[in-house]
Amino acid sequence: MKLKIAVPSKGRISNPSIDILEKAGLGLKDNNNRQLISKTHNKNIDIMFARASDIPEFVSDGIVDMGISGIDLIKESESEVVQLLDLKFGQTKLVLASPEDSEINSIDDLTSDMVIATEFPTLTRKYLKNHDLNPKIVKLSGSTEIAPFIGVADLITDLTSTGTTLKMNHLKIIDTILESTIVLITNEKSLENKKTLVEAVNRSIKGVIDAYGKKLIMMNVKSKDLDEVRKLMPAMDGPTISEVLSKEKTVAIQAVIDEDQVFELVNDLRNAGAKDILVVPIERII
Ligand SMILES: Nc1ncnc2c1ncn2[C@@H]1O[C@H](COP(=O)(O)OP(=O)(O)OP(=O)(O)O)[C@@H](O)[C@H]1O
Ligand SMILES: O=P(O)(O)OC[C@H]1O[C@H](OP(=O)(O)OP(=O)(O)O)[C@H](O)[C@@H]1O
Ligand SMILES: [Mg+2]
Repeated sequence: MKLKIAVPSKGRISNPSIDILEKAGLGLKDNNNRQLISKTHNKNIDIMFARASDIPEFVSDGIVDMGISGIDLIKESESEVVQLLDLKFGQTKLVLASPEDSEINSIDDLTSDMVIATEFPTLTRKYLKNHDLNPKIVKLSGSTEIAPFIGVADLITDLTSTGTTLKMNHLKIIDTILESTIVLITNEKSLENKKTLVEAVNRSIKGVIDAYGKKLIMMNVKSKDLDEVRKLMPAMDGPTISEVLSKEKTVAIQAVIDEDQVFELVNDLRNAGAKDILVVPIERII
């Protein structure tokens, strides 16, 4: 039985999604121009390209078994999906914002005769309903930030990550409605009927995420310097120590370390007598 994974065809999350799949051993095969359906390096797994906003529904309807999309798009479409894994990119939040010079500074300043522009009408309506508000909502499909200045709306809800777009458009954040990130999803049926494959994909992709920010460090150390070198090694995994066939008693050490420790550690290790130090990227940790 084949497994289909839906992957965003364009937009900001398309390339990072394909990149993760490649690192997980599920790179595209025989597909240079991104046909709608592509084979992968595993003969039982195909990729289907679709818009990020359509993927939650494709997964919940069982058109595909798994997919990559944002929590914002899943919640907005009210799709019934099973979230497997946070893919640790596309971090953003959906916020309520008003013009910098307006007197609307908190949710308490909102009234039901105000107009709100958004790409996320469902999430926005739900949020407002929780605050006993029922303003008019205008659905836009992009560039929402301009709405207050062209007279389309009093306020907006939109995604923000760096805050640059809000600032450029002289808008201030009033409240956060939702925090979002990109996730790997599946549906109950595929989880049941294609359990082994779904779990294998999940595990492989988790391995890629777990390897983020990690490096493999390898070095040779004369036995006389071993104690000194060992003291410097972080306590996390290992280190693995094996014997090197050489005239003077020498061992090879390898360990997984955090990327931000590399610079300092390499210098300290050299001073402690380590030689032939290699720092190697890690694709997956399973
Ligand atoms: N500024 C942002 N920073 C981080 N993630 C974002 C940002 N804007 C949107 N996202 C996330 O990216 C996903 C949207 O994917 P989409 O395919 O719509 O990308 P896009 O680049 O916005 O494309 P489009 O040009 O169609 O708007 C959503 O899940 C959303 O949460
Ligand atoms: O806080 P920032 O880092 O400035 O990012 C926020 C912007 O990013 C998204 O827009 P996108 O680039 O997807 O364009 P769109 O509005 O046309 O979807 C979002 O809709 C904001 O406009
Ligand atoms: Mg967008």
